[in-house]
Amino acid sequence: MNEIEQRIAELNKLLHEYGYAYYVLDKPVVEDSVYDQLLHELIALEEANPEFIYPDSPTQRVGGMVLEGFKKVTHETAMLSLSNAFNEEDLRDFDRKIEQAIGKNYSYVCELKIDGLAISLRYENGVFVQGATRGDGTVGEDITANLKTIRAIPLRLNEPVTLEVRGEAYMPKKSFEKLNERRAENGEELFANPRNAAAGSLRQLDPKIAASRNLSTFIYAVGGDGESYGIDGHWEMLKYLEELGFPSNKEREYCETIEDVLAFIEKWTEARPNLSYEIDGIVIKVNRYAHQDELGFTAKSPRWAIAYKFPAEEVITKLLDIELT
Ligand SMILES: NC(=O)c1c(N)nc(OC2CCCC2)nc1O[C@@H]1CCC[C@@H]1O
Repeated sequence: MNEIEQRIAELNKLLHEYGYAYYVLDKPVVEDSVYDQLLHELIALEEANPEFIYPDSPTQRVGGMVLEGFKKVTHETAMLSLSNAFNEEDLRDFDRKIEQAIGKNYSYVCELKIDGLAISLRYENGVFVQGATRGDGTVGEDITANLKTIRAIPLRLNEPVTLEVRGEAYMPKKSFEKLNERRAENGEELFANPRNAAAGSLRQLDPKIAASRNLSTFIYAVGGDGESYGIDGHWEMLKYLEELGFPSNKEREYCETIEDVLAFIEKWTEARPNLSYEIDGIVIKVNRYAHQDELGFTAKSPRWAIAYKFPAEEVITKLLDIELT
């Protein structure tokens, strides 16, 4: 390898490590200025030596082409939705039904329900090859070019595995506020909430626009059955996804009983405003895959999971108004 090729390899390695720490672990290891300086050095070296451009180089995240439209993608395994619970009684009903079906020795995983849009990412031998929206659960849109601009999405995994994962793409609250400030200054229509802003950004035909929207993601499942990875439940699966290099939400908890679930919900009802991203509820999943298989699915959602939804904001202000007047 000549010294230019060596420097390009070294810059790819450094920028991958720094980018992983910043965007996936949310724990920067260098100043932004250092990252930018190295990135510009890599851009210059790649321009002068295009034969040494790595497919997973950070410079390859923002494609040049503006698309005509989005291709349709049929998901290998359907992307399910979640049935909802709105209060403690709904949650205890959910728990009772599970106990009736599979007996007492089960536990839950509780996760924050990220208020973004569901995405599916496909990797072949560890390389990101295609990403799509959920669509109707069976057919979504190919938004690979836009998803590549999300720096939390690894272009190459730590293992050369071929798999499909699911997650939620979202826009952090601060990015949403700054975007709407800019749009107000330009007399443009404002986005109603971060979910719409994220969806609108990923529907852009020009990847440069998506790249400017500072989107992120949390990955929470593999497509297909988890057992085929030799993993016995969801809690282990989330750890495996992190080992592969995916960002997953760290606020999750392993809950032995429905009481623990209710305590988790209590905690995050309180702490929700302190999060840097919007959540619209809590997702509760039976942990063991063997139990999930026993419980199965309804037409559109699993019997082994439920989404507890926070009361909508306006309901709270109405209640407050009544009390205050
Ligand atoms: N929005 C989320 O944070 C979230 C989550 N943490 N976990 C799941 O689990 C899937 C897998 C089984 C059925 C739903 N789904 C989520 O969001 C879903 C995607 C489609 C509808 C819900 O928003």
